[in-house]
Formats: sequence, structure tokens, C-alpha cells
Amino acid sequence: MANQLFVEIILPLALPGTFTYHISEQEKSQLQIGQRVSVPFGSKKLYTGIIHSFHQNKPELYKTKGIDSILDDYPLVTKFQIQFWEWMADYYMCTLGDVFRNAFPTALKWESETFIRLNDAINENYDELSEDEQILINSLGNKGLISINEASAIVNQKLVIKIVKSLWEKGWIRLDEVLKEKYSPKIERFVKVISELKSDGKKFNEAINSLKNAAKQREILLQLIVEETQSSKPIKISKFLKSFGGTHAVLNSMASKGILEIYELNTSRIGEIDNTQYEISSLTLEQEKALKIIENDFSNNKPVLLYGITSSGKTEVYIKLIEQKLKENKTVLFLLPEISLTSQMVLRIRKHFGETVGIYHSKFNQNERVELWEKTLKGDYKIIIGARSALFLPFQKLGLIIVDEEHESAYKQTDSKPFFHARDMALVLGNLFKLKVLLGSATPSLESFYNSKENKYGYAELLNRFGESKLPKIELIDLRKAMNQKEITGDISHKLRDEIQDVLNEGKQVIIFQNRRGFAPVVECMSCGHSPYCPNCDVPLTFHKFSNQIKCHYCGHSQAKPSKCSNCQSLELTTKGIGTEQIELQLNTIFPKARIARMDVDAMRRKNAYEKTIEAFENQEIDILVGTQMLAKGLDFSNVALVGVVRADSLLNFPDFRAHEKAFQLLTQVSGRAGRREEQGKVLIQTYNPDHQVLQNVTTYDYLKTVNEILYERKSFLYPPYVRLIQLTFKHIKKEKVDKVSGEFVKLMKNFLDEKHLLGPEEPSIGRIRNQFIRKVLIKIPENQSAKHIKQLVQKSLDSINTVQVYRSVRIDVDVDPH
Ligand SMILES: Nc1ncnc2c1ncn2[C@@H]1O[C@H](COP(=O)(O)OP(=O)(O)OP(=O)(O)O)[C@@H](O)[C@H]1O
Ligand SMILES: [Zn+2]
Repeated sequence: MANQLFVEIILPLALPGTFTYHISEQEKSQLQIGQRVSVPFGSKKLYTGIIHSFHQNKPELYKTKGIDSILDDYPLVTKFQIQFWEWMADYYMCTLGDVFRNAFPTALKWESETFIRLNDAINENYDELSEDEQILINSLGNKGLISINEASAIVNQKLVIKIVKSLWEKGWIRLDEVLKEKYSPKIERFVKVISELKSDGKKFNEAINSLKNAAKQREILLQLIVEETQSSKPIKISKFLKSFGGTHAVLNSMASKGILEIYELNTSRIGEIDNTQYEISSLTLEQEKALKIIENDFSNNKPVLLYGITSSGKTEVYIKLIEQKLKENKTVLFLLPEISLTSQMVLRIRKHFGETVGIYHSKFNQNERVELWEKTLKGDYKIIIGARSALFLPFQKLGLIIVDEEHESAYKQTDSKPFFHARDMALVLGNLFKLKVLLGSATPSLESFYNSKENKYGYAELLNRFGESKLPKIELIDLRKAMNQKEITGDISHKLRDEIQDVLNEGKQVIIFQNRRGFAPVVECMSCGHSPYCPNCDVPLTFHKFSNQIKCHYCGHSQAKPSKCSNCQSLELTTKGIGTEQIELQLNTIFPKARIARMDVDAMRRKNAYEKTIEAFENQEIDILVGTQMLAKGLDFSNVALVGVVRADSLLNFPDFRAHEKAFQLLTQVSGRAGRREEQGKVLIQTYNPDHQVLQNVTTYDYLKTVNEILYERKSFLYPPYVRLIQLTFKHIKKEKVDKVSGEFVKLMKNFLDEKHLLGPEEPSIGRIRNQFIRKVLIKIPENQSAKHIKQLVQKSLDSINTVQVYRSVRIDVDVDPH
């Protein structure tokens, strides 16, 4: 008898390793590594898996099953990807299945628990369906929603995933996904002259005559005709009115007379309409020098950190590098923090590279994800711009990864496994597959700075802003002094108030930053000091004045604001602390005529609220924008003369070893929103600690001093980049249980680590969230030991805990390199 053939298959399970199935000679001839198959698992479950490898070693301990069906003729996953997934699972201490589940689009990995429903637009072509497909469609018509598991009782179980896949590809069914708000690129309003007027002289004369008594309208018409002749680019209304004068009302009136047409356009499509591919700028001397350094380090196979202050032209350097890679017939991955994807960056890249640019956004639905996956696999895109998940696409001929704003904590995945950091994984990809990796930031993370100092990465810098633009002037306002001298109203010092007034008088705009949302973080009884707490979490409830509710920011619990203290029945309740709502109200009182808007998650819940607010602010329909760090990132407004920070102190006092680093980055980034054009902007930071070293360094833009000071602290107290961390989080609804299990774990680890390297179990500052008690253990990997070894010890201890039945219900998350 010939040797039996086996395959190892990757399944989306939280179990270690791959799974063995037998295959026939004939199946073998149809299969390649990376191909999709559907397989049975356990007694009832069905999964889509990926072929990992082939062999002839019959497992000794159990009887293998065969595969149900082969889903495609070709691999959907490259060998490189499998290698990368394995690396990740190993490094982040999770299973290969955890990585697969996260990396692969849901609509390509049907399994028992997947729910499907009929597509809204019913396809007429019923006859194109096979008999099995028709049966499934009919029962979906009756039941509305079924799981693959239920479907497998209706049609041939072995074929069910294949049938579902085929129906999905033909557009008959869809995944029952929580409908995501669709990614909607910025919509702008444009104007053009009705084309008949331009081609038909008679009509034109009529129009001009009809405007005899409207000189301004006539001027506008003529000006528009001039602009349209000069360029084929669509004319943006906001821009036109600003440079030429006139109002929206005038344009609307001309449109209603049939002279003009006002239309909306998705600005990301402008590249298509106006077919010019813009020239790539020639670099300044400083930029040229940075480029040379980068190229040189690349040729020595080093990743490079590009430190460039805001507006120094990092993006121009990226664009040059992209151009070069494309010439070498390589593709490029450009990573951005999620929120910047709605910004000008995408447009800027498209302007130069047009249709060869693919975009990957987490708001994409499953259809869009699958399309992007397949197009990337086929090599249809030369450049992919995306958030952290874009790392998982099946790239062809990838040559360069750019990680913009590399310091952003949004690159770390924290909501589901694997808890990976996209910047670090870009570096790993670079290492595994010999790619070039460029990290860029105006405030690089300490890790990257340190690595470049240690010569692990190359280092290039841009220390001057492009052109005439100057960095804004930053001043600190001493809140204690303002209080003592009664130079403050509410939380706005008179200095800040007066500067805002001056800026408003000049017709310029203001951004006010406050890190907490809501009205006040705490409601307190004035007689007994009691504060209402969340019933599910150990945090006081935040007061939201507009909805008159108190809410938990951790679990979403909300209730009406009580009128009396639940402890002593006193009617005298006060609030402590300040949130964005309160600042907005205070500003409304001080500047009753100003148009004030708020940007925080509460205000941005409505569909497209974020895009709309940004657009309104850009069009100067808002004078003062109040918000949380949402408004600190990646935004480029031309008319902002002043940025105010209400209270910098909460940023500095955060219980996190990265607090100072993050405070510096955030304040520098917020400041960077001011004065981004010719005129120098101003930044006023209110604080109770004007002598704080970090704040002092912010005012002088002293990045190097800041990192050196923080690095010194990190070294003394054993934190990254000097040691690597592993954090374990234990969660359970019973307090005794988390205490017990986390205690046991620490006891086991004490055999290997001293108390300097093993911290906890500790109750975090919020000890209970969603009714789950939380304990944390922090492991600092000693410098003289390998991370791999420590991870093995951690795994061994976890395995040993897992052997105790009653401990198993405690959820334990392992986070390698926590943030
Ligand atoms: N060599 C150049 N030629 C023409 N324009 C340039 C050049 N370098 C920079 N600029 C312009 O200067 C402005 C700032 O440059 P850019 O946005 O690339 O800076 P950045 O370092 O990426 O800034 P940030 O960190 O704030 O995003 C842009 O409008 C850009 O087009
Ligand atoms: Zn809560």
C-alpha cells in the first residue's frame, strides 16, 4: 500500500498548532500550501482552514479525518504570510489560529458559527444555481437568518461551506455582520458654469443680460469662466469664495437661475477626474540629505527612523522613496494610524500615484475587505495605504514599508488577539523578508529613538519647517497664580480668555484641548462626600450635563443624575473635575457671539459627524473647536492662530510608565495644529505645575532633552527600552478567584524571577470593569535572559494552572510589550 498522505491545516481556533487530516492522491494533486479547504472538527463543527504543509507521518494517537471540500483552485494565502503568522503567534504567545482569525477576512473563512442571510437585492437568475444552492436559498427565504451549522442539516454537510461560498460569490447571500458605518471619504461642494452657456453664445449673452443689475453675480460668472479655461480642475466652492469673495447665498441664487451648477464630489476621486498626475516636488537640501542617509542605511539592510519636526516635509521624502521603489517594480505598504486615513494624506499620495493606490480602512465591510485581499494577491496595487491590519494583506513583491507617526499608540492592537504592535511587526516583516522599513515621526517613540541611538536602526532628521512657516510659540499659564490673583473665570484664565478674544477679533480660529469628556468626572455630596459609582465597575460615574445623566466610560452604564445623595439624602451635590462639555459651556458664556463646537466621542456618535465637523471648521463656520485628543492628530487647518490646553496636569499624572512620553507627544502634536501657514501661531498651556520638566521641554520643543531625561528614568526603574515587558491580566466575577489564580501564578514564577522582575499581583487603579475583578502581573524580562526562555516559563506556569479544573474559568490574557 502506498504511503498515506496527510496535510497540516491552520484553523481559527485558540488551540496551539496545526491540525492533521488525511487526503487522497487526487486531492493532493489539487492542493497547494496556502489554499482554502473546509474541514470537520470535533463532532459537530465545520471550519474553513488553510493548508500549512504536507507529510506522510500518520499520527499515532488518534484517527484522522478527511477534508470536506477544496474551496479554491489557487492559494489565497502566500507562504510568506504563513511564516509571518507563525512568527507572530510565537512572539505574542497566542495560537496560530488566533492570528489566522484576526488576519483573514471573515467572509473568506466560513465556519459553523457564521450566520448568513439573503442579500437585499435579490438576484433574478435562479436557474444559474445548483440544486443544493437552490435548496439553501429557499430555506433562507423562509427563515431569514441561519448559521452554517443549521445549513449543514439542510444540504450535503461535506459541501455546505463550498455552497455558501459559491452563493456569496454570486451575490445571493451576505454575512450577518454588524453593519459598519461605511468609510466615506470627504465630500466637498464644487461649482461650475452650466456648459450650454459656454458653448452657445446666445445663451451666454442672455445670462449676462439677466445679471445686469447684479454686478457681483456677473463678476462671479466671468471669474468662473476664466478659472475653468485655465484649468480642468473642479472648482471648490470654499476656496473660490475665499479667494474671490461672495457668499454661498449668491452662488445658490445663480444656480437657481440656471447659470451655475453646484455639485458634490468625493475628494478622493479628484485624481480620477482631473487626470493629471502631479509632479513630485524636488527636495530641499535638508530633505535631500535625509534621503541620502535613508538610502545608504537601506542598502546596509537597516530600518531607518526619520525624525522630522511638524511640517518639515517628511511626506515629501516618503513620496520620493515610494517613487523609487515603484521604479524597481516593487510595491509599497504605507501604514497610518486609523484616524489619519480620513485626512489629506491619502489624497496626497493618490495625487502622485493615482489608481495604483489601494486603501485599507477598518470601516470597510466584508465585501470590500475581500476585494482588497484579492486585488492585493493579484498584484493590482502598487501601493497600499492602511491602518495596522493592512499588514496582513497578501502582498506581492513588497519592497518598502513606511510607518508614519510611528509613535502612535493606535498601532498597538488591544481589543483582540494577537495584541500586536504594527510598527514592530513592520520591522519583523522587514527582517524576515529583507524589506526596507522607514519609521517617521515628529515625536518618535522612545523605543525607536533608542534603537537608532544604539545603531540598530539608521537615523535621519529634518530640523526645519519647509518654507517660511515657523513653529508656534508655546507659553505656560500658572493656574495656581491665576487663582490667587483672581485672574480666572471658571477654568479659563484671563490671559487665555484675552488671547482668544484677540484671535477671534482678527477672524482667526481657536482650538481648545481638554483630555476628559463629559461635564465632570465626579459627582460629590457636599455633606458626606459620597460619590455615585458604576454598579459594574470600580469608577465614579461621569456627569454629562447635556443628557443630564451620569455615565460609566468603561462599560457604558448610564442613569439619570440623582437629585439627592443616595447615602445621606442631602440635596447638595457638587461636581469635581472638568470635561469638554463644561469647557464648551464656559466658553459659550465668555464668548456668547462665537460659534463653538465640540469634538469628542460623545459629539461624534452621529454618522459622519467627525468629517462634518472637520469640514465646517475648515470652512470657518466654527470659531472655537473644543475637544479631546481626537483633534490633536493629523489635522491640517490653515486658519488656526491659537491652541489652548485647559489643564495639562492630568496628562502628566496618569498612572502609566509612558505618561511623560505620551504627554510630551500629545502636547507637541496639539501645538502643531497652530500656525501651519505663514503666520506664526501661539499655544497656551494652563497648568498647576509650570515647573514640570516635561512641560518646560514642550515649550522649547526640546525633543532630544525630553527623551534623554525619560530614558534615564526608564533605565533606573527597569522599563522599556531597557527591559521588555510581559503583562498578564486575570479576570473573573469572583474576587477570591482572581486573587487565588493570580497569586498562584506569581508563586510559580517566583521560582525563576526576583521581585525586581516580577511585580504583582496588583489591583489596577480600576479594579473591576463590567463586573469582572481584575488583577495584573508585570514581568520584566531580565537583560541577561532570553525573552524566549522567559516566555516558555510563563507558558509552563499557565499550563500548570490550567490543570486545576476550578482555575480554568479565570480569563488570563498575556500581553507581550504592553502599552
Ligand atoms: N520639497 C518641497 N517642495 C515643495 N513643497 C514642500 C516640500 N517639502 C515640503 N513641502 C510642503 O510643506 C508642507 C509641509 O510638508 P509635509 O506635510 O510633507 O511635512 P510633514 O513633515 O509630513 O508634516 P507633519 O508631521 O505635520 O505631517 C506641505 O504643504 C508640503 O507640500
Ligand atoms: Zn461601568
